Amino acid sequence: MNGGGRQGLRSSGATGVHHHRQYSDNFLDGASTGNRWLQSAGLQHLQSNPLQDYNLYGGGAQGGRMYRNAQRSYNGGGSDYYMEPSSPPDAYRASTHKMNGEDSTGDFSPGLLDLHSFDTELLPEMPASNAYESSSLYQPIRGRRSFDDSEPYMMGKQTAKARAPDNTLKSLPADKEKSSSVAKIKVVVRKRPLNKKELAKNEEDIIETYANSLTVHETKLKVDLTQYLEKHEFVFDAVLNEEVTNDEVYRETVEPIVPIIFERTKATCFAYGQTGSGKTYTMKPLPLKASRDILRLMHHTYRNQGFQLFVSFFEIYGGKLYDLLNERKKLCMREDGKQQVCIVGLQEYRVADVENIKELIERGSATRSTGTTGANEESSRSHAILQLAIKRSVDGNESKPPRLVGKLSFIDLAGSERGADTTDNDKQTRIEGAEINKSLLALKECIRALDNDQGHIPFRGSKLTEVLRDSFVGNSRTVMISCISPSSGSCEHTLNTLRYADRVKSLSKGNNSKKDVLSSNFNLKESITVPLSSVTAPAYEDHTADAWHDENEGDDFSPPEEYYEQVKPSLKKNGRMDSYAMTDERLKKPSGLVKWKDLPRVEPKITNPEDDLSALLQEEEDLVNAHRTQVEETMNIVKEEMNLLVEADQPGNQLDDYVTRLNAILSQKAAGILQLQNRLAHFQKRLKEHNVLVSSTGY
Ligand SMILES: Nc1ncnc2c1ncn2[C@@H]1O[C@H](COP(=O)(O)OP(=O)(O)OP(=O)(O)O)[C@@H](O)[C@H]1O
Repeated sequence: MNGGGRQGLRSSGATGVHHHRQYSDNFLDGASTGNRWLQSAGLQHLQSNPLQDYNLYGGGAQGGRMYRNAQRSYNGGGSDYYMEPSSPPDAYRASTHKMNGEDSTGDFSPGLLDLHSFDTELLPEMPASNAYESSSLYQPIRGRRSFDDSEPYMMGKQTAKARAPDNTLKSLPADKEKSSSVAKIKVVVRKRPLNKKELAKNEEDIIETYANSLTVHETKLKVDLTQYLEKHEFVFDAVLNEEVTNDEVYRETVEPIVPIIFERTKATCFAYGQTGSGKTYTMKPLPLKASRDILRLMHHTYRNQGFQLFVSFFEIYGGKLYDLLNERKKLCMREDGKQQVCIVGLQEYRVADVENIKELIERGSATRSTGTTGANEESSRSHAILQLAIKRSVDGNESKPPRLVGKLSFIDLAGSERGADTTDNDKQTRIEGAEINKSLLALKECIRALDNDQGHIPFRGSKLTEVLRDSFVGNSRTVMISCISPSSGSCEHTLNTLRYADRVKSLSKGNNSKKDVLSSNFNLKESITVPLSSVTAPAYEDHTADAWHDENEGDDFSPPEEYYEQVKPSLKKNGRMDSYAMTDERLKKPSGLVKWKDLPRVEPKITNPEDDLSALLQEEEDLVNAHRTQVEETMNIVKEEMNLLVEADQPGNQLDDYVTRLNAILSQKAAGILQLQNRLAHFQKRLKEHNVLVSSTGY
């Protein structure tokens, strides 16, 4: 372990404590609410010192910044290639009629009709530089650097993932059955190789990858200064190691989604991770590869069916929108009477040729990264959103504006650690940090609500989620690519990224099955400490053969009505959480906020007094396990959300939304735990009938 890295970790911890104290009032208030809530759920034994717990998660502001500075200087320009931005073709403003072909009938309020006259501009089709030929799509473009080009990197020792043959053609079936089996949420982790700077500093690769899982080996110091290793194990839908190419990343993530875009699906693929972890490197090639496949489908499977492809590219910086294909022109966002989000003035290009798309992507990327003097600084403080929209003319009539069929959004998020920049000396940096934090939190909330099929998606939580609103409703798909650095110096940020990804994954509906509860438990629990001297490659058991969650899996069983919980979190004016107690009066009919399907699924197997005793015992054990998982997840949520709350507590930030959501989450979890406790009590009563000594749940 590199001495400097260790030092950085230690100093970061100290800074973290100091920083947290500044917010102790709010935090303690929130924590005591958490404790009250735990009491009400019968979990008082889990109450803990909030500051102590918080330090486990939130330390590292200063150390993190020191490391980031090193990363920034390494990143340099950050852009793989650079082209002088050329002016876009003159905007073609068709009549005051709706221009972007959004799928709506136009019965808006008078004010909104006005809005639509300035709606997304539909530009004339760009001249195709060469006619479409399917074979040319996979040939390298001469005279240009390919998207996959990168600086030579040192490869780790791990075995590369088996490289699949280039099966793009084969994997684009019009087969609807296959398309509909695409998971609603997929969480993939990509580990980049150690870079030259990290190697020069003798930083170690602390990430071990397996099929669908990975282990983070964190070096820690005991009070007597002896080192020991703490292992953190995570399981995801896919783990891509440093030898996996961008082509393989595409095949694993976006390729399965492309065909269903033609079937009225809105899909979102986003990269999450700290600065320099490879988000841009990973995201940049994906839209081009997807456009190739979209054009291929348009010219073959959907030939002569009037489909058209449109590209737009914009960024969200400091809560404001800028058009990356129109010299960073400031944009504004409006909602129409049908709650459709319109980005007023955003230029959308109709494209029919891969070269044109590539040119647009390059232009937008260059505009993003050269927006201000600190090139990479800027890029990592903004969220870049590239959208590929498939539209279709109504009745094949090209004179009418085409209507939206499906959309694929690619989001290169700001560096996740930026959200922690709330202690920076520079006011602007602090405000930006809070804004980024808010949007990352809101994004997670939307994914959570989306996957739980909640009626209400909290898209208003941030500009980012507002913009993505139409991607969160209806038939949607989400792919999250978590990018991580392998280096020991990034351990803390890596663990934060993996925990965020784990939260997104464990919220997936498929995880409600018993098997997935165990696998989620595995993710959250497996922090094993071993002395540094005894470290060997861990034996790995594959828990995730079926980690792709089938959205049809996990049917919800019907609960007795009394288990539904109505939640009306009351908020004080100062945004703090009011006390929350679970009383019998609150056990009412469903409010829509708490859903039974969010609770872990435990099959009711035994229903008559002749039940086999061992099956009964097994069932009780399953319930205890499920109960434990719920409690642990809840504690994790409390810690994480409290952490985010404290970080976001900046002047000008509206914390009420956070608090409301946190209250809703806690209530939801409380309902789950209460229900499990009731079921446990029921089973324990039945076990007593068998004269079996029952264990308490106070493990
Ligand atoms: N898997 C990889 N293989 C080879 N090089 C990589 C890989 N991932 C990232 N890199 C390189 O690492 C550097 C940082 O990557 P990148 O700019 O994509 O990070 P980022 O997460 O987007 O950072 P920021 O948040 O600051 O924008 C780049 O030079 C990139 O080429």
